[in-house]
Amino acid sequence: MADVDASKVVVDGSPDELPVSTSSWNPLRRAFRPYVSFSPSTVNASESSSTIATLRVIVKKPLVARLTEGIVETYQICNPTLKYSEALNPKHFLTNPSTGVLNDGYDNANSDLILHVNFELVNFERKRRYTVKDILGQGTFGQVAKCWDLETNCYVAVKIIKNQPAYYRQAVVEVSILHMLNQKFNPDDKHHIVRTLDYFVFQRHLCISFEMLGSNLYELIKMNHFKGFSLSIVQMFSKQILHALIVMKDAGIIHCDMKPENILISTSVKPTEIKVIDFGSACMEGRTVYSYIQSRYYRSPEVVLGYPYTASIDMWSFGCIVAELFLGLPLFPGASEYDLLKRMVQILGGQPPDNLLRDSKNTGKFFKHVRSIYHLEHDATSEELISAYQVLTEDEYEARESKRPSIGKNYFNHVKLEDIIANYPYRKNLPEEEISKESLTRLALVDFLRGLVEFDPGKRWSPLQASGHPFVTGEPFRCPYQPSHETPRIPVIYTITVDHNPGGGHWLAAGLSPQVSSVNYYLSLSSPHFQKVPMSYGRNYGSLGSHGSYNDSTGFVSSYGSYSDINSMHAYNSPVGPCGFNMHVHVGGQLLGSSPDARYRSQLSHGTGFDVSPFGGVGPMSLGASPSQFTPPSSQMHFSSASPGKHGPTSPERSSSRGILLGKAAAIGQYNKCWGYPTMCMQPYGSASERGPGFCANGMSCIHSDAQFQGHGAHSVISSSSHSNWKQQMGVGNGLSLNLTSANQKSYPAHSVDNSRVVCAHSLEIPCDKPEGSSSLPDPADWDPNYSDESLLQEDTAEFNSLNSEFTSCVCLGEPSDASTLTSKTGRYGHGHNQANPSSKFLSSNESLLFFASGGLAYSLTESSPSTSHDVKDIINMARQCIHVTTEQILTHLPMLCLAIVCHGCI
Ligand SMILES: Nc1ncnc2c1ncn2[C@@H]1O[C@H](COP(=O)(O)OP(=O)(O)OP(=O)(O)O)[C@@H](O)[C@H]1O
Repeated sequence: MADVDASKVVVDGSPDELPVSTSSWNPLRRAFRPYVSFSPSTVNASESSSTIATLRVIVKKPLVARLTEGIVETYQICNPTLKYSEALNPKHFLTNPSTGVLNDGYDNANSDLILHVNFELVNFERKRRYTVKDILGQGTFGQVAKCWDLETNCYVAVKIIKNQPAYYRQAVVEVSILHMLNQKFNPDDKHHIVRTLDYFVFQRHLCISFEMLGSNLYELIKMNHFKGFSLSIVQMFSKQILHALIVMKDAGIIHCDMKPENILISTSVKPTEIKVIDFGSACMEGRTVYSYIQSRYYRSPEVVLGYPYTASIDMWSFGCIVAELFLGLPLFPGASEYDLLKRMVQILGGQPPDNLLRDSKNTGKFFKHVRSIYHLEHDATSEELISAYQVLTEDEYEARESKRPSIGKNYFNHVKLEDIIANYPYRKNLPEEEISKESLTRLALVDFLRGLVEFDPGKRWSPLQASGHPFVTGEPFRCPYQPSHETPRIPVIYTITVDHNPGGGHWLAAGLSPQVSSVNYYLSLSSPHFQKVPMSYGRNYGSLGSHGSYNDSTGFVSSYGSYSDINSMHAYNSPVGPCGFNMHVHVGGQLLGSSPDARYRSQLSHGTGFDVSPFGGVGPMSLGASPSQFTPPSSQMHFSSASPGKHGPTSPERSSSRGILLGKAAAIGQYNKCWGYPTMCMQPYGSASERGPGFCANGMSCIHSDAQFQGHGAHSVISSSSHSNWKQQMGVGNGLSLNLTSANQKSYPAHSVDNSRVVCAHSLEIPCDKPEGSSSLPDPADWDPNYSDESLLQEDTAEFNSLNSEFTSCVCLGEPSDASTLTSKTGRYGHGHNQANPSSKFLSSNESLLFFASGGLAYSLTESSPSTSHDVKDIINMARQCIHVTTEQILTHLPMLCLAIVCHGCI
């Protein structure tokens, strides 16, 4: 903001009164005037009042602005022949490094588009130009640039995604999720979620334009010298974040990266508003894939422990954010996951419940057994269940993991949450009565936090429950808050599926034009990574016909079909546009045929092209294929193992062959998400015409349908929608009958830690002189907000490989589904791969799968555009681009590529 120099006033006089210089230099009359001094004491009253009436304030601009504004005009006055052109200026690079090494020199070595001031980003489809002015942030997925939108004459923030398939795909998911949130759930922009304005591909980079926002909450805390905000501000921000969380929960979206850095102040509105940004890690509830998510300080215990997670992980992060807003420091600044867990246990008292620990993948990394996990013991005095688990000591951890865990500093002078909050210093000079008032609000805050940073995700409050807390509503806090019971419901009411399938899918489905609903544009040729495929490929997904939408050969206008079954209406936006990405919005009911997590799908479906893809655009298609094959939503909570064929993936029989993993998988598919792979599941039950040519038409899936089901199940291991349900179902698959749901199981008090909730009687101590956290003010360099970045796109390898091997097995045309054969086949590609050694001859199974898939894609491209006369070399190159393999690897896997081509040719 320009500062006002109130001391510098001039008397507004008529120019005529000003002396005219008689020298050769003739200054501008209004710019230069003689100084007229005046002093109130030296002028009489009437003079003074008339003078004051003509006083005006000079707004002093920054010096640089004053010296340079209009300098071109000034120079041109000096030298009328001067022809200034901005284009001739040396480039002021904004991207670092700025050496172009990739993408014909457009990208640097990190696959970031090299930006400089006044660089133009262009949406050619909509003829919209954005002039880059500055860099706002650099993140995992690319850069965010401050741009001038030449159409609206406003600044916007454009996120320019790295030119790499994995990032690209994930960004597509981000666009689709934001689109859904904006359009369906937040059309009036009242729920504190950032708005997308445009998206397009420029120089092989997906660009997403957002409304321009201001500083993030971390920056605000930092500006405040890591001192917390007043409780009224914390309350205001909490309320707004909860708004966003309620909407996300309703939409079935898990943000997966809630942290102060991802909450920005909106500069355009008064009073101050905040908005949640960065849906780059978000996923659909019930279709979680990644196990390594959330930034460390805000990571929930179930994610650390590797337990199936739900939207309640965002509530944990939210609790951490609220505490940090008040304290100015992160509540759990764990330097490692071990440190993080230790801090949680110490600060909160207690530990995750045994049922969670029993079924988490990483429990053994952090906990040891101290008694039998199957013989539950009660504490003699408290009647509470005694936990069978105990956190490892640092030495024990080191012994197990062969490395000492990193342990961070302690910033608080107290250990327990109640004490940390109560003893946080009060603002100086606060009157006594204000202190006692605030102490009550602090009690409310502790109670609020207790409901959020609750170890048991089943007991953790939902956003709606939390929003009724007196801390948020401002009602007087009298006793621990008991939220009203929330009816368990289908987690995904509105659902999108994101199909990245060039063969059958299409770009951003009908209406996926952010906030330009009337302009139904699509991104033709907009996917640099997934090439355009003619509409005719849609026929591969025969059931689409049922929606009556894919028949539209012109395709560029949104057609809207609907499908209804007994209990629900599945509105279905048919995809339009020719390439790779569908968004299907299912309103009012669960998407039974939904495909798995989009990110997972995206890993595998690209270019599969031969319709055995368990992912490729099949979820919604399955709905159209044969409605009768779907469990009506009313049966959502139950698995009918009695109809294994109909409910294929849920069959315990199928799953048992895979052991516990699949047992869980089968069971937790309570919402039948596995039906997202209907090519296999449904094949035996629909006629060829019903299924359409894309459905098992090649027969290969029939041979290995069991394996397919298992593969789906394996995937679903991590798509549990609620751990309690998952628990319940687990017995189905593994033969254990562990009837321990979070609802009926108490949490266990940790050894020697008090797990009691705060009660009103809790007395607040008067602040100590030494502020909490002042013992050693944290160095922001200690912060590691981007902890999850490096691994954000890592899949849960166990599930991925399991699915992968199943998938690979399914493309073994005509071969028996003998497990050993399959193992040896997939095993071959599973060994020897070393990412650090690109010259490695072998591909990992993931890569070989992609390689295989890309072969199919390449072939379909060749077929679809014969005029471009691709030869085998092109195909190999295309396949190669898909996974960046070396020539040696290609040669090693050439037979596989050929097989892919043959497979595709068979369809
Ligand atoms: N709409 C916006 N307005 C202003 N600044 C923004 C906006 N969106 C993002 N930014 C800035 O860009 C940074 C990176 O954005 P974003 O978090 O979406 O990208 P990312 O690659 O996912 O980052 P990260 O790796 O930190 O998760 C943000 O921290 C913020 O400073």
